[in-house]
Amino acid sequence: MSTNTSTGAHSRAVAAQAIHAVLEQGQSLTQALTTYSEQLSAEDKRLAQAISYGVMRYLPVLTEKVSGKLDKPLKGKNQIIQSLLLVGTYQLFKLRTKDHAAVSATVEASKLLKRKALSGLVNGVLRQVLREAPTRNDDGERELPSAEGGNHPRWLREKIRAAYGEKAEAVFTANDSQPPLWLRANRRHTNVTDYTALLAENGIEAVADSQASDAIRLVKPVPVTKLPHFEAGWVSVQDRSAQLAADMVDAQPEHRVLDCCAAPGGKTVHLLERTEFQTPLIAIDVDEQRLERVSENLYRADLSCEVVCADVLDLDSWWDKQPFDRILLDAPCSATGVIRRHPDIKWLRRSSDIDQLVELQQSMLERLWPTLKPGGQLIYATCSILPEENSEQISHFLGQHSDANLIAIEANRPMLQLLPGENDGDGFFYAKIEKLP
Ligand SMILES: C[S@@+](CC[C@H](N)C(=O)[O-])C[C@H]1O[C@@H](n2cnc3c(N)ncnc32)[C@H](O)[C@@H]1O
Repeated sequence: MSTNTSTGAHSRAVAAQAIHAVLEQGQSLTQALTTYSEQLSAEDKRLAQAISYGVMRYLPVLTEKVSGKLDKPLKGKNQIIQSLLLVGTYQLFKLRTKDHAAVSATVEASKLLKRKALSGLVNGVLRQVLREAPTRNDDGERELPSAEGGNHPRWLREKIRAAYGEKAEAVFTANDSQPPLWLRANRRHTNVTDYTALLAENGIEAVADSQASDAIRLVKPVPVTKLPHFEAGWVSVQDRSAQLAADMVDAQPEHRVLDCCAAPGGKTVHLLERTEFQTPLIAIDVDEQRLERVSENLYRADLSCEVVCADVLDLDSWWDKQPFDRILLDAPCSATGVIRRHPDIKWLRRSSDIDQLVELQQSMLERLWPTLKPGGQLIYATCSILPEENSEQISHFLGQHSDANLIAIEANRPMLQLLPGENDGDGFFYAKIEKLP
């Protein structure tokens, strides 16, 4: 879409298209934004992204506000206007754009979406939203009340409440908030202390994490192009909770290491940055397209390993019968720990997906166990916060394998379940299982 007439209308039209693709076609928001924002300027892209992520965070309350003002639901080709109204309503609450400019950019967007006949409706609904809206606070935003039942689908809300009781509210709040930007310092070029100082010299305020040994949090996010030596691989973007994987694996140069379910390669590259392996690390994933990202990430960091496209369950297709000292199984999961980064997950996942994921994770654990050397360690990780994928999965596995021994991660936490927002990180789970000789 051309940006020649840009008044922000193009960003709003793209945001509406992306939201429509998530809600009506089940696409991920990242994928939809990539498709629709190809021709936007970098600035318009950022705006489309900020708006569409915001709409995904607050979908129920925005839907309540919009639907109450329509005589009848918008159907068929006009459904895209429902998404545009969500965009318009979100910006009136959460963006600092002047109200009249925001309304007129959204009306303009309805024309770009070839729904000129509905531009009057868009104008009317947004003006009504505005009349009922509270005044802006000191930050220039308007308070968005919680929808009845909050901003999560019911099944997920109930699962989180059942698992975490009174801590559940903090999880919901963290999921609704914008996450910080975390960097991982590449030990081959720098370290946390030196790079934090380098950032300060460049006017970027940052703090080191107390636990994840290579993690740096930016006090305010900046585009990666502003980060010193980013292109040369001095740092990568990766949440601090995900960075703990390399600490858990604790690989030594002589170890034969399997990074299982490796794409897009964040943890693969981290493992390679820290250790020069005598035998190449093997990174496996079933998704060929996602594996291209592994290769890109390796290239930027100027590192290499054996990248294999295979279904991990099909051992005969990839395993040469040489056992591993370390296996990192970063299993496919509900991703319920990273909702603050991918709020579309809330609307894409179904309750029924969870049972299927639990089954797949269990099969992966079972298939991989014989490939681990006696005395070796398997690190099971997910970015889920649901016990059935995590502690219950591991307890079940331990119950089935007398040669499996859980190594406690911390004195009082045999398995590590991090909740979103804990230490400013994503929700993540780790368990370390040793194979008894
Ligand atoms: C949580 S992501 C991995 C993230 C990655 N470890 C990182 O740090 O960048 C899970 C991955 O599992 C892969 N996957 C799912 N089923 C698989 C299978 N049967 N065999 C191999 N990989 C699989 C997916 O393609 C996806 O890339």
